[in-house]
Amino acid sequence: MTRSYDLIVIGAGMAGVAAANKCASQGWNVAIIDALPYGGTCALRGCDPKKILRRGAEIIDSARLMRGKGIDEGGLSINWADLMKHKHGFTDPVPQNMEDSLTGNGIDTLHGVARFTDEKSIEMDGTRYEATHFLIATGARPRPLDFPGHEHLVDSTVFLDLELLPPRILFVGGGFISFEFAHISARAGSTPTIIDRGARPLKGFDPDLVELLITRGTDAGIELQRSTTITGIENSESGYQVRIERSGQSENLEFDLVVHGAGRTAELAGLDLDAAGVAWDEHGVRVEAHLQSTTNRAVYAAGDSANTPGMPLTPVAVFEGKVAASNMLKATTAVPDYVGVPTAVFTIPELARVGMLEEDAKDQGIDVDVRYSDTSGWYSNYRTGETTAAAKLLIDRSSDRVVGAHLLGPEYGELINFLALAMKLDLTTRQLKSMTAAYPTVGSDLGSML
Ligand SMILES: Cc1cc2nc3c(=O)[nH]c(=O)nc-3n(C[C@H](O)[C@H](O)[C@H](O)COP(=O)(O)OP(=O)(O)OC[C@H]3O[C@@H](n4cnc5c(N)ncnc54)[C@H](O)[C@@H]3O)c2cc1C
Ligand SMILES: NC(=O)c1ccc[n+]([C@@H]2O[C@H](COP(=O)([O-])OP(=O)(O)OC[C@H]3O[C@@H](n4cnc5c(N)ncnc54)[C@H](O)[C@@H]3O)[C@@H](O)[C@H]2O)c1
Repeated sequence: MTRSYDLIVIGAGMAGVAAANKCASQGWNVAIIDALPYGGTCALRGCDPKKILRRGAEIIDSARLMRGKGIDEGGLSINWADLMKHKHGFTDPVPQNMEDSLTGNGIDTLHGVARFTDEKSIEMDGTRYEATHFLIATGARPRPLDFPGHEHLVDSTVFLDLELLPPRILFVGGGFISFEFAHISARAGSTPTIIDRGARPLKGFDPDLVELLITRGTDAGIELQRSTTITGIENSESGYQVRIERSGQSENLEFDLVVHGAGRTAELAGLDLDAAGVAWDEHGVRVEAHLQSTTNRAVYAAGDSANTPGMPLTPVAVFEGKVAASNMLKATTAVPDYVGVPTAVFTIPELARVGMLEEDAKDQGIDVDVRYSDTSGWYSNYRTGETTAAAKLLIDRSSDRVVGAHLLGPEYGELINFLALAMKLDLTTRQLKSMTAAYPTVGSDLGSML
């Protein structure tokens, strides 16, 4: 039996669902497939559950910052099992709600692993499906590691579902996942260690602010080892024995849990893209700027599984999914606009960025005015007792426009959105400063940062 559609979307995460809904709303006959319960990484195994767990950590940290300032935090602690229940209260209903919403929009929701059989058809559980268009929106998975004992690592999905948080946790890799999880674990009573092979963790963020964050993390009980190579992991009765090498010296460390935070790669295994003549590499499906496969005109890709200039982030997956849908519907070649996409690492406090790093602006020959403020003593941070906060804004002197903004501080993951908007709308700092913010809010600090 063969079933035919205008569009088959593979992957019911952010990118896939955005595209499926848009095409169905224009009258297309659409099917969407997922191998796992509907919802994708962000809602079920990423952004949303992570930030629910972080809420517990924020409360502990906020109380500690107010020690001796009117808050007696003695006895305050995270009950991990209850916090997990709180997380499940959000995540558990997602798959059914999402599927109901898709079917309500007239979309066929299918379950299983999709595999291409030729340029315009796939096979799933013995049924053949053909379509005039396909969207590959299959997301990403942890990058395979090759040191002996790598199989002992658990991934971010397992960490976000732990029934108990063990005392000694190693996070392999010094990126988003390790920093965010280490900041949660430290406030939940564990002793986290992050090992990064490079000298500069969180490489995509401003190095001066990253160093401040690392010091703040050390004070919270997080150990960071840089320029360190893991040469092997073994399981023993007392825990995981991790062999490391740094500056030619070897050492053995012992942990109760070892977590993968060493990068992610496009999830394309099992799709048999070669059967469909779809070119791909570890960064994803090779696409033109308008998200159509470079080698199979029936296929588009969006989100983490597409090799695009966009970062592997939820908002990027959503707008790429919409742009791909629009191009499929209208046979156009519109290109996603990646200007002014902000990103935040949800450590405590959070680290945020939009636009260029200082080094990139200088490499590009832009005459930048670097406006750096240590905001730790400012009213907003005094109020909460936060000791570590700073802003670095990069302004193009010739145009008076923000070309990069880097923030570290409580609620700065919200503040970065103003700067992202300024970049998107091409506002001058003069225009931005003309905004009146409610007072006292973190937003009202922006004028002084500028
Ligand atoms: C721990 C963690 C925390 C994160 N936190 C943030 C954050 O705070 N903010 C942010 O912006 N981003 C965050 N991200 C990144 C964000 O989650 C992703 O960029 C986003 O979810 C990508 O969406 P997507 O639609 O491309 O893929 P996904 O949401 O991953 O969806 C892909 C879907 O495809 C399915 N699939 C794969 N292969 C097949 C197949 N062959 N057949 C059928 N189905 C298949 C999968 O089961 C999956 O459901 C985080 C990621 C992780 C791992
Ligand atoms: N807040 C957010 O938006 C958020 C949160 C989590 C994840 N994400 C997304 O998920 C992606 C993956 O996150 P991630 O933290 O796994 O990767 P990452 O790319 O942020 O960081 C990986 C780090 O691991 C290091 N590394 C790689 N191999 C190593 C090894 N063998 N030993 C030691 N260190 C090693 C790298 O040098 C790098 O510093 C991110 O790029 C991000 O786009 C976003």
